[in-house]
This record gives sequence, C-alpha cells and structure tokens, in this order.
Amino acid sequence: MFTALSTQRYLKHMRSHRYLYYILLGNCRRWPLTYSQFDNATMATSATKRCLSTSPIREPSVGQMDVGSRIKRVSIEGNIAVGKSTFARLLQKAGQDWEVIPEPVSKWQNVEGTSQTSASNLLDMMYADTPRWSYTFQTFSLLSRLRTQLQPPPAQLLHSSDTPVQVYERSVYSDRYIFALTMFQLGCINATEWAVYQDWHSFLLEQFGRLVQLEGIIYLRAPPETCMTRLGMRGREEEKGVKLDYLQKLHSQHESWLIDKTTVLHSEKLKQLPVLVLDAGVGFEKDPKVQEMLITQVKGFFKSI
Ligand SMILES: Nc1ncnc2c1ncn2[C@@H]1O[C@H](COP(=O)(O)OP(=O)(O)O)[C@@H](O)[C@H]1O
Ligand SMILES: Nc1nc2c(ncn2[C@H]2C[C@H](O)[C@@H](COP(=O)(O)O)O2)c(=O)[nH]1
Repeated sequence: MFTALSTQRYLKHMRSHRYLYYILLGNCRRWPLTYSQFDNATMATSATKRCLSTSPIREPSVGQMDVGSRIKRVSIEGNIAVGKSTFARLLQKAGQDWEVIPEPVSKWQNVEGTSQTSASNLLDMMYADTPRWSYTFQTFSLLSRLRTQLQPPPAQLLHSSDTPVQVYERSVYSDRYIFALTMFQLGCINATEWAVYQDWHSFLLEQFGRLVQLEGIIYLRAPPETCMTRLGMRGREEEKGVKLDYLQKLHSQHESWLIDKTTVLHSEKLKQLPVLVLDAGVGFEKDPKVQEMLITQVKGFFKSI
C-alpha cells in the first residue's frame, strides 16, 4: 500500500490528510464488516467491539507500517449477480491472510435517518426512479466505497508472514468507470451532475492518493444472460425491474475498461493495473475442483502483483 513512501513520508502524509480521514471514517466503525466477521461466529464479539468503539480511527503504528506496506489491495469487479459475493466468500475461506470486504449494499438499502426522518432505501429509490436518484446514489456509493477502501488492515494481516491482501468487492474505480459513466450515457445523470461527480471523484482520489490505490483487479467475467439468470435466482426485491439490456450495457462497460482498455481513465497508474480475468460463467459454487483451480490462479496473481 505504501510501498514507495518511507515511514517518515507516510506519517507526514497521514498527518496532512488526518482531517479528511477523520471525517470519512468517523468514530472508527469498520464499515462494512468483512466476510470473515460475517461468517465466523467466534470473531463476532471482537468485530462488534471494533464497530462500536468510539476511540480514534485505527491508524497503524510506525512498526505496523513496515508490515502495512506489504499488504496488497485488490478489487473484485464484475456485472450485477455475476457471483462476486459468492466468490468473495470462497476467497475468505481459502486465505487466512486475506481480508475480504463486502460491498456496502445494506447501507444503501438503509440510509440512516435523523431524529426527524426515518431511514430510506436508496437502492430501491434508484431503481424506482433512476433519473431522479442516480446522482444521489452515486455520491453515496462513492462515499461508502471510499470509507471501505480507507479501512486500515486488521492486526491479523499486519502480522502475517505470507502474502497479506485486502480484497474489496468493487471499488471507487468501478463506481465511476462502470456505474456513474453508464448512468451518464443513459441520460440518468445529466451533464452538470456528471461534471460535479467527476470533480468530487478526482479531488477525493487526489487527496487520498496512495491510500486508495489498488495493486490489482480480479475481473469476474460471464455473459450478461448468465448474470440475468443468477439475478433472478437471487431474487433481490429492489432488482425486480432490471432488464437484460441494462446488464448488457454494464457488461460492455466492464469489457471497455478491463479488456479492451478503451475507457478514458484519469490516471496512468489505473491504466497499468494488472487484471486477472476469471471465467465466472462456470458453476463453481458446488464444484470443489473448479474452486481449487480458481484459488490457485488467485494465489499466483497475488504473488505476482
Ligand atoms: N459460479 C456460479 N454458478 C452458479 N450460480 C452462481 C455462481 N456464482 C453465484 N451464483 C449464484 O448467483 C446469484 C448471484 O450471486 P452473487 O454472489 O450474489 O452475485 P454478485 O455479488 O456478483 O451480485 C446467487 O444466487 C448465487 O448463489
Ligand atoms: N446505479 C448503481 N447501482 C449500483 C452501483 N453499485 C452497485 N449497484 C447496484 C447493482 C445491484 O443492484 C446492487 C448490488 O450490486 P451487486 O453487483 O453486488 O449485486 O447495487 C453503483 O455504483 N451505481
């Protein structure tokens, strides 16, 4: 994460960004919980303690930073219902040195209200009236992804002797280059909203610099028709109106960004990011042999980046 920064430069960087960092991370809530925290009941207590803690954010100590600099960060990208969460759970089970952090969908489904207002389901609102709510949705999804990517690694990764990796389900990059861009191209975000969103995005990423950079991307690739079938199987209430042509559009957007490299990106580093393309069309859920093959590819990729 901080490979090119010396400890001193890193400390200076953290100090100069402390204000923004505190605003975004608030009172040290790890948000959202990781898959291992979801899955492993024995970790629930410590996860809850971490989430409820009102102590300052978990900034790594100087000693931790040397180890922290070894931690790699990778995002899992792919179409809606391609199997990212399923694959993420598989990764979490396979690697003790991997922390897999889910997409904060539940936060979008339950935007906290105030004393005067009740909570709202922004995901539902976005699908129900896409032109009205897309810009609001993108600003909130960007903020929540930024929070996710800024979470310092847990101690277990800092003390790892192997290849520690933080794996995010989607990223601030897919927020812009897949969804916000698609919404703009579909006319659901107007030119002014698109300009404002991009300005925010560029500014925040510039401010946070290396803290939100990735070392690699895993692209789960499958035909949109497969995703449509899986979306139906999952049966998420808010997605009932999603049509195949929307998934086809998102598929093309992923292909332009990660395969054809024709998407106009704001950073050279992002263009050079290594991408592991995995065939997610195969049914790996109940096939231990396919799972093993996928994990082997992922391990090789993590070592290579
Ligand atoms: N490789 C796969 N083969 C068959 N079904 C899958 C596969 N991966 C996921 N699924 C199923 O597809 C649906 C969507 O998967 P999910 O992991 O929630 O997708 P995503 O996180 O990409 O939206 C779920 O019902 C899941 O059980
Ligand atoms: N308009 C947007 N929709 C988004 C974005 N990120 C996720 N989503 C939607 C797509 C799904 O309905 C749901 C969760 O995604 P999964 O692929 O994990 O099932 O949220 C976004 O940035 N913009």
